[in-house]
Amino acid sequence: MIKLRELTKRYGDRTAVDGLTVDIPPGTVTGFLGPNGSGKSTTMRMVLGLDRPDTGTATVNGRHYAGLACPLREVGALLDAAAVHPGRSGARHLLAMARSNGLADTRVDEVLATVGLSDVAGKRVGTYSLGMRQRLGIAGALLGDPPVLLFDEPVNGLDPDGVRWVRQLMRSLAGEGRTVLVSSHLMSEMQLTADRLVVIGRGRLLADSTVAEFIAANSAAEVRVRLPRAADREVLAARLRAAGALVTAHGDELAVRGAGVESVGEAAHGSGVLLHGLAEHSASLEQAYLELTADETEYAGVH
Ligand SMILES: Nc1ncnc2c1ncn2[C@@H]1O[C@H](COP(=O)(O)OP(=O)(O)OP(=O)(O)O)[C@@H](O)[C@H]1O
Repeated sequence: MIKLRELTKRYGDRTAVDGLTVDIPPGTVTGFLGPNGSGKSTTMRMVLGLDRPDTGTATVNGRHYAGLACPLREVGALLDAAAVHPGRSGARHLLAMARSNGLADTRVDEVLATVGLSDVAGKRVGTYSLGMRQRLGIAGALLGDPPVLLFDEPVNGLDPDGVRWVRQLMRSLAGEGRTVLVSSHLMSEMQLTADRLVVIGRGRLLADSTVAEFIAANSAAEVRVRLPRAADREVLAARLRAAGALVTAHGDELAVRGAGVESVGEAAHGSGVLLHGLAEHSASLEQAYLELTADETEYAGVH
């Protein structure tokens, strides 16, 4: 369990994390989302004792990072996969980590096998691809077999096979009862990987819920109706608008908000129009996320 209480961090006059209070429970994958610069990495760094909060607390299993007797056994993290000496082999890098944390040397071969790097363990990290470095970073996080794991953008640079592998790893780590907090900008991937979401914007908590609750709360449900005849589309759209619905046209389809599938079907029947399709359309996590964070981005694009 990770507990944040009124966690706040300022850099000069910029507040990177602003009174964040949230629990990250065990046995689940929690997706940590937010626009660029919203404070995700700073939050993770404070959990790991790499940054000191100005006010508030971050604890891992009830204790501050600095108070953990053997930190790698309590919490593992992948923050920056590039932060490895390029002249060392993957195996030596992990061995140094294991020895300085009082962990058995045998863990090195175990985690190398887990992440699929056994064959290249003796090669210099400087020769590794981005994806191999990500795997090595994940191996480092797993080294102490910790109950709490933090991953900052773990699928960065991975090919689709690697992305799927990370997804399965996260799910199985949570399935073993561990606390898994993972940040990502890949919404479709988060929708597949995470059980819960913590969303922040400008350092503040915007949402803390299950993925399904988040989508339901942050996107309007839509009904899509397909009508092959343009005249029919106009008739139905006018009737639905008169009843207060919001209707937009996309090719031969109408997208209807503010009316359920039953009432759209009844309106179509009442208007005598020909339908080729009528369905409820649930929003994706990406749509819901974009709606929630529209006002929170530091560097919004011009549309
Ligand atoms: N060491 C630092 N010194 C000054 N400002 C910093 C420092 N670290 C972070 N910041 C600022 O704090 C804010 C939060 O940054 P942070 O890296 O935590 O965001 P993030 O959500 O992880 O972003 P991204 O998705 O781009 O990785 C940003 O405005 C950033 O510029």
